[in-house]
Amino acid sequence: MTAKIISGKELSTQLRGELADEVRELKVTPSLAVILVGDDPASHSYVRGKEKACKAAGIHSIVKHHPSSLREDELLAEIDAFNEDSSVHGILVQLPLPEHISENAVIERIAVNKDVDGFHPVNVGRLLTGKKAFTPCTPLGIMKMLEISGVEPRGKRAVVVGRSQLVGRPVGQLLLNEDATVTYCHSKTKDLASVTSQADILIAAAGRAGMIGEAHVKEGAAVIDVGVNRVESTGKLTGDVQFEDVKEKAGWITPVPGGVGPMTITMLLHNTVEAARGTMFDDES
Ligand SMILES: Nc1nc2c(c(=O)[nH]1)N[C@@H](CN(C=O)c1ccc(C(=O)N[C@@H](CCC(=O)O)C(=O)O)cc1)CN2
Repeated sequence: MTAKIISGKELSTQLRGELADEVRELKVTPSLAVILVGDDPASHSYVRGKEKACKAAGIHSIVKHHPSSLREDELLAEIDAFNEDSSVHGILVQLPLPEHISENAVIERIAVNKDVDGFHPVNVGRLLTGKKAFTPCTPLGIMKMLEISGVEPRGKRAVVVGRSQLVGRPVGQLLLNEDATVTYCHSKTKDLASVTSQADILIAAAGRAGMIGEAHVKEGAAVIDVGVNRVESTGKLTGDVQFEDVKEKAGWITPVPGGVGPMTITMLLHNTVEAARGTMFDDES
């Protein structure tokens, strides 16, 4: 079997076009504040990508760039100001942050209704309890890719490799919310291949280049590669999945680059439009 390739790049072009149409229909111009601390080249590139995508969709973006010497209290004060500013609908602090700043303190400071990253504990808790919530962008993008490909999670066995707050845990929760039977694997999992090879849906989100080979994959499975690993010698980007081998066995597969990555930014636009609508928590119960 040769897998169908799920292109996040192509899907993003379509979805971003649809989002731009939605933005034109809104009474307000959605506005996103992005805070970037430090000089990590990858973070700079992602923030540039977010700015560009916002502009193309008709979303206003404000980017605040600070040196890595920024103090935590200064960052929290800036978040407070954006929380108070009613013209700003979404707030995002690019991760990772320098070590002297507590990511938890920063995430918890963002107003729940402006938390377009979906990292605030209230949004995490709402997701856990099956309520409407801002949902982290990469997991949301993964679910969209499965949906568009006709891969229905209900009753399927899903295995998530990786347990990060950004991707592994929330994507497992979303799959569970869609009635999949979910197993998490991580660095302490024994005989990884014996678990992953049972998966109808396999999410590789461990951040280890090429760790998922053909032996880890069930024939016909949907394999979603979240890995963004830079090969030092070539500077090229590679995923957690050995694409060329696995694509001969899987039913569906996402490439790196051009797979999950672009969907992360697309779902940020989606969440920002939701924030501008201001209706996320209307069904409060
Ligand atoms: N506050 C946040 N910080 C981080 C998040 C996040 O969702 N919110 N996710 C990642 C980084 N990220 C977005 O911020 C991101 C990662 C990758 C891509 C992407 O499009 N990748 C391309 C390749 C780009 C390249 O060549 O480097 C691809 O996979 O095709 C977009 C956004 C951590 N931080």
